[in-house]
Amino acid sequence: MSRSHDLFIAAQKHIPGGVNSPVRAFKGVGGDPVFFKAAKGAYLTDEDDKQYIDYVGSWGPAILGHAHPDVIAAVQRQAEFGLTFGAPTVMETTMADLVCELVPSIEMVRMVSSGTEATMTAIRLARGYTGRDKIVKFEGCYHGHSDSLLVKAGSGALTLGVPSSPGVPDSLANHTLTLTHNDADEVRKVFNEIGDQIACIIVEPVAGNMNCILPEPGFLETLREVCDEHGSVLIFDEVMCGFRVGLQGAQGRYGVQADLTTYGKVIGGGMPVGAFGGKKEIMSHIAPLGPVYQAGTLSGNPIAMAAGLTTLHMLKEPGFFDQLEAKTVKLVQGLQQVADAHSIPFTTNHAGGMFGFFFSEEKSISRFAQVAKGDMERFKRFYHGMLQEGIYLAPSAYEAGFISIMHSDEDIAKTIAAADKVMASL
Ligand SMILES: Cc1ncc(COP(=O)(O)O)c(C=O)c1O
Ligand SMILES: N[C@H](C=O)CCC(=O)O
Repeated sequence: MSRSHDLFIAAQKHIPGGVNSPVRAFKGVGGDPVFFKAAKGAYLTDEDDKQYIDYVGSWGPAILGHAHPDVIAAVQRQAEFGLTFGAPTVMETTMADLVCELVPSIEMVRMVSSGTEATMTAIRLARGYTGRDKIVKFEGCYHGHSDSLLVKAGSGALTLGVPSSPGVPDSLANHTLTLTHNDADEVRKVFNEIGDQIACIIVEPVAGNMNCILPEPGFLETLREVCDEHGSVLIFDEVMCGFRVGLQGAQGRYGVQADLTTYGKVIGGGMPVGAFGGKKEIMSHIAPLGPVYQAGTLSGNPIAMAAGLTTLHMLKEPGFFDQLEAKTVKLVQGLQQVADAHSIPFTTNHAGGMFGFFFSEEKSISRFAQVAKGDMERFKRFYHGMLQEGIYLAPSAYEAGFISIMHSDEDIAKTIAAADKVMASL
């Protein structure tokens, strides 16, 4: 028996389900979650001292690998000056200036403490700005756990089979229209009928909470068009794909600009951070400039700003994203080759440092319904085989994978060799 097994039993006494976020409980793959005690570069070390090559990266933030020396030094330096002031700091302005410099659609930005806060506030802002209540989201996208957005959600909600959570009043959920992701015709139809009642569309422009799903050509462009035609706000939830699929995130990669953009994960460099920003005209409605209220005791926390700024500066280095994407391509191509060699129906998606793989007969996967039809039992067997071989993947077929700049050719080769061994027994 592993130490993780004992620790998981102990954790369940006073923590609901033994975890502080449901997807960590391994319900998507069965068995006990692994308890980790250290993370460095591309590796995790568990409580039994076993080392893993990590493709979760704390669900996205660890783009520089874990505990990058420059990030740790910045955090340590800042900690000496104080952990939190609850008052303005220069670093918050530096962060806002940098985000506005990097992402052309953003003229103003507000820092918060999580992705959930960022999307929740962006929705409130869109409603306050337009004076409309209805919002459009897409099945399988996950935007954090605020009430309006926990309707047909992805990620852990999907893994647990509760995409629409009890506790969300019908009166609120009724304002959330959930459409089929990547179906531009359905979006047009709904907007033709009730576009003048819709405050906003929120979308993961590269979706990572129903595995990794890329936008079909024309889908994001259609969202932009209908929002322009009907005076609705287009929100790109780039909490996961922002500063992950490219320096300008999905909007840089696909050439479609959002009105509001939300961030989290990478922008905090491993500390608890979120942000939302966009057009000055809309952002001016946020308190204290405008009447839409939002606040946070730890918003713009100095330690988090230090970690985030150091990370973003490193992403600006020429060639960073080319290098990162080359690693992703090497990994997914290698996995595809071994699956083909074992005659296992398999396909992959990727963008920048994000990837997904599917045990599926379908050659190309771009819809949630296709993901849901994948061979989940084979995924589970593969998952546990890889875990045994020291490869840590996301413990659910509805989550994307993440690579870091610290993953070496050797790490990727080891991962592919492990997949070869595991697939031989699938
Ligand atoms: C696209 C997206 N939006 C929002 C969130 C919520 O962020 P957080 O978990 O930091 O609240 C997440 C991740 O959880 C996410 O992947
Ligand atoms: N898919 C989620 C975020 O991106 C996973 C993180 C969590 O819910 O704990």
